[in-house]
Amino acid sequence: MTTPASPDHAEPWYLLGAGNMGLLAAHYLQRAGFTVIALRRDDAPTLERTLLLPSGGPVPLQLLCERATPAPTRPTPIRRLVVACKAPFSAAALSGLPLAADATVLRLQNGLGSLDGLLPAGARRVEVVSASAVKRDGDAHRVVAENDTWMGESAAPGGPAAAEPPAWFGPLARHWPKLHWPDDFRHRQWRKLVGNAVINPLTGLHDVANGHIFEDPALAAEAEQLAREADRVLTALDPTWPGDSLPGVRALADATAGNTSSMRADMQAGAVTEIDAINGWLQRQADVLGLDLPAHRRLVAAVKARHP
Ligand SMILES: NC(=O)C1=CN([C@@H]2O[C@H](COP(=O)(O)OP(=O)(O)OC[C@H]3O[C@@H](n4cnc5c(N)ncnc54)[C@H](OP(=O)(O)O)[C@@H]3O)[C@@H](O)[C@H]2O)C=CC1
Ligand SMILES: CC(C)(CO)C(=O)C(=O)O
Repeated sequence: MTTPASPDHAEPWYLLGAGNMGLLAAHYLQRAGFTVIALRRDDAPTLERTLLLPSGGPVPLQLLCERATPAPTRPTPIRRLVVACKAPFSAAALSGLPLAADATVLRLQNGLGSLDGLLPAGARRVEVVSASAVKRDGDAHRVVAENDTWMGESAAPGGPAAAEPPAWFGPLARHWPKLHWPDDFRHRQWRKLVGNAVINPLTGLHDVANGHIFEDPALAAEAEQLAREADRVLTALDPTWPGDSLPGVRALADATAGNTSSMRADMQAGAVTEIDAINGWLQRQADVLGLDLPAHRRLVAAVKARHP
């Protein structure tokens, strides 16, 4: 069932990255009555895909498409954009794209900072953290788990509380299961970041499933050091950070024990990884603070040595 159009629905959402997560977001946006237009690198007029939801049968998904053309050839600037390509492709994907000075951009990507310096100064950037999991299954995209998703705008540490949700959030949340706009968004985002910063590179480098980390004493010790270093940076950024990430990382590894992490999958495929947006973000914060993160530094170098 879709929601009838309202004035707020007149503005379409453009989608940059019509892959696993982008298509799931497109599906929820369409169900909420929004028009979604995929920005593609070819001239196909429409994109037809199938989503396999955990509950219910296959859902056919049809999106209008436009070529991601640079500013001079596009009549009107884009005012609403979902960015759901892998983090390292953000700059290439956004290059030359005409965004309105006050565009709203949903960043649906793991890690942090991948859109820094790429958006107009007046853009409203909404960060999306999702515990859902979607993977390619032949020609379809299988939603393995429809879990919580949090949206928010991270206020600077010590700064004002995060803003109220935009007008489109309410209608969307009625159609996007377990979608939240929490007050403590930044901490939620950081918890996911630390989980990814520990689990992803270790599982990628050792080519093991998530659950293996805490079954192997050497990997468990490395995980502990990585979590401790991450906590040191995050506490320096925000003294209200609880600073005890290891139990949460362990719970995430247990809850996803059989999973192949996204970084392991990328490394198996010989693809570029998201390490720069995950551990690299922590390292960049540490550099500014004058802290050293030897365990993260070693892992970033090791991942890049395998897949530069
Ligand atoms: N999958 C999941 O379960 C989850 C993923 N995430 C995060 O979501 C983000 C997306 O991941 P996921 O959906 O799995 O990735 P996918 O690889 O499935 O999708 C990424 C899409 O981006 C497209 N793309 C790449 N470059 C461009 C470009 N220049 N212009 C337009 N489109 C482009 C790719 O197109 P093409 O195929 O043509 O190359 C692809 O369709 C990542 O940051 C990931 O970490 C977060 C939570 C869960
Ligand atoms: C939570 C986790 C670690 C699940 O595999 C993930 O987000 C990823 O693989 O990128």
